[in-house]
Amino acid sequence: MAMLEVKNISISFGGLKAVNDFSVTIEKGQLYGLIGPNGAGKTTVFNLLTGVYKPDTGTILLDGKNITGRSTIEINQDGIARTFQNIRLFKELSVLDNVKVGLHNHFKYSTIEGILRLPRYYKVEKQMNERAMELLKVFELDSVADYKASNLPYGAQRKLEIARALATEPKLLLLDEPAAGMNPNETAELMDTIRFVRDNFDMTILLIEHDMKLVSGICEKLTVLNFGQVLTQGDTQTVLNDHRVITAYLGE
Ligand SMILES: Nc1ncnc2c1ncn2[C@@H]1O[C@H](COP(=O)(O)OP(=O)(O)OP(=O)(O)O)[C@@H](O)[C@H]1O
Repeated sequence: MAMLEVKNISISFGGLKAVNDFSVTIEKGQLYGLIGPNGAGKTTVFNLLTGVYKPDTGTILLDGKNITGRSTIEINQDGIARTFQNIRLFKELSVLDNVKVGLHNHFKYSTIEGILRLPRYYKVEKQMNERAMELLKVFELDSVADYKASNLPYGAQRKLEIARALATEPKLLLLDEPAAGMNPNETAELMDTIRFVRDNFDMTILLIEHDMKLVSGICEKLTVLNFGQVLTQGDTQTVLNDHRVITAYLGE
């Protein structure tokens, strides 16, 4: 069974069909890219997958479960986590606390236990600290666990966002332009991180990206969107050599 099966979803804003009859199938463990020119509808697809928008038509199945029309919180609990084009960390919180925010899906104590600092509160907090530190180690951020998130360099903030998304223990990770604003060294390191996450967390990853070096370097399959519609989809090299894709990018 596919990890994600999207069938014919569409959404309009006023007269504009931002996403029109979009379908995609992503297998478990795949590293999949969604590309296309500016304004093609890529972020709107992410917003449909994560429940920010509800599709006018079509269905979305995650690991066989129909999640169409569910809320963002429900879909996160069902197993989709995302990062954003513009980094959205809790800038005033520590690096550690940013990851702990993501852990709250799986580690719970009641409000009363928290307010009264009952034994269970300390036990759960300890478990969360340990799990958060484990994740930070994976991303080589454990040594800066106490830093304010806003004090990290840009590349490290992106890694932290991915760590926080993974803390929710998703089945599917969506990355929206993870290399945006990165220099070539940071991008190369990010490519290693993404591969590492897929291999070591057994993760299925769908990413939006304009950086073709990253796309051709790590994505196994691609879907190209153009004016809200699928232009073509398939193996990365085949898609990137398709003259329609080249034309769409050059705007001829
Ligand atoms: N909430 C909204 N209301 C009205 N129009 C919207 C809304 N969200 C997106 N759009 C429009 O839908 C189209 C697709 O936008 P989207 O942001 O999904 O494109 P994109 O492929 O992610 O672009 P980019 O690569 O520039 O980030 C655009 O024309 C955009 O203006």
